[in-house]
This record gives sequence, structure tokens and C-alpha cells, in this order.
Amino acid sequence: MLTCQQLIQGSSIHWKNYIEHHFVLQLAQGTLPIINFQHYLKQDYLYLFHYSRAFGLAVYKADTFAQMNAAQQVVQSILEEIELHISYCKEWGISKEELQQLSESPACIAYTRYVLDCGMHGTLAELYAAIAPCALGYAEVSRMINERQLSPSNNPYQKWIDNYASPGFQHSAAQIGATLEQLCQFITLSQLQKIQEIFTTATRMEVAFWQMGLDLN
Ligand SMILES: Cc1ncc(CN)c(N)n1
Repeated sequence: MLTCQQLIQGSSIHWKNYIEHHFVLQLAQGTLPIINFQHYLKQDYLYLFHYSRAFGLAVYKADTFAQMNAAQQVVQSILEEIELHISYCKEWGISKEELQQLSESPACIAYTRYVLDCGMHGTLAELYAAIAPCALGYAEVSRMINERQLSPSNNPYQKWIDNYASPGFQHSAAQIGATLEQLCQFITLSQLQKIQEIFTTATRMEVAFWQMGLDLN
């Protein structure tokens, strides 16, 4: 079995809570109150800033030019991803400058600093284990919404769904998965256990991030 599939299976309860969170299901059906979506999306802008820093760290930790290039390409794809956030916020009359000055929610701080800490103190494989649930999860969420045909034709969140279902995002997520696979190729069992622990923790952080959107905290 591929390592990523193994890691998802090893965190299965949390993974299901992540992919099928109440926030996701309401967003998919277009019934999520706009105030919850706005809170989530604004915090996600801050999240993506720190998430990009994690790939900067991955460039620094790279052992090969190929690994450096892979990390640098993800930074590029995040710059495309935040265009979605900027365009939604523009519709709501919120400027980029205002976004940058927002106060970070505890869930955002906890998640992003955890990822960066894994990278600062751990191996490149450990950093990717902290990074991967973000990309693999959103790719799966958008596929799940489309496969189950959950989204009605007038869904105000269709642009969000389409963004994560797009070939560009799906490809970037697959590349992150492939890098993690490659980094885990020759690791020991105890290293794999550490990778699993990090992957599961990051998945729990994703659940907390959706919940933050619902709780408005
Ligand atoms: C919290 C979170 N997790 C994942 C993604 C997808 N890059 C995101 N934008 N935000």
C-alpha cells in the first residue's frame, strides 16, 4: 500500500471527521451561513501565508534540486490559491491590507505553528507529513462533493469547490503526496510511527480549523 494511503488509514477516524465535517457538508449544499464562510476564509488567508513559509522551509531542508523545485512549485500554486480568497474578500469589501492585519484565531496559530515546528525540528519527511493533510484533504473534499453531487446549481460557494476540484490544485496535491512517498521510501518503522503521529495531529488540526469556522472563534 502507498504510504499516503497508509497514513490516511492510520488516522481514519480523524480523517473522516475532516473530510465530512459539518462545515464541509453545509458548504457543499450551499446552506453554510455566509458569516461562517467569511470567518473561515479570512483566517484561511492567514493560514496560507504561514503554510507558504513551511514550503520555504522545505526549500531550505531539501537535499536535492528536485526537492527544492517541488517545494518552490507549491509556493507558486499557493499564490494562485490566495487569489480565490482575495476575490471573495473584494466582493465583501475587504482589502488585502485589511486581511493582513486580521488577528489570527487560536486554531490558525496552533495549526500553522505546529507545521512550522515540525519542519524546524524534524526531517524533511516530518515536515511533509505535517503539510500533506492540508493538500490531500482539500483535494479529496472537492472530489467527494462532486462525486456525491452535493452542490446545488445556485451554490454561493461553487467557486470555492471548483477551485479545489481544478486540475491545477489536484495536480499540486498529488505532487505533495508523491514527495512524501519518495521521502518515506527508506525510513525505519520507528520513523514511520513518528510520521503517522504528525500526519494524524495535522489532520486533527484541520478538523479544528473547520470547527473554528462554525464557532466563529
Ligand atoms: C486550513 C486549510 N487546509 C488546507 C487548505 C488547502 N490548501 C487550505 N486552504 N486551508
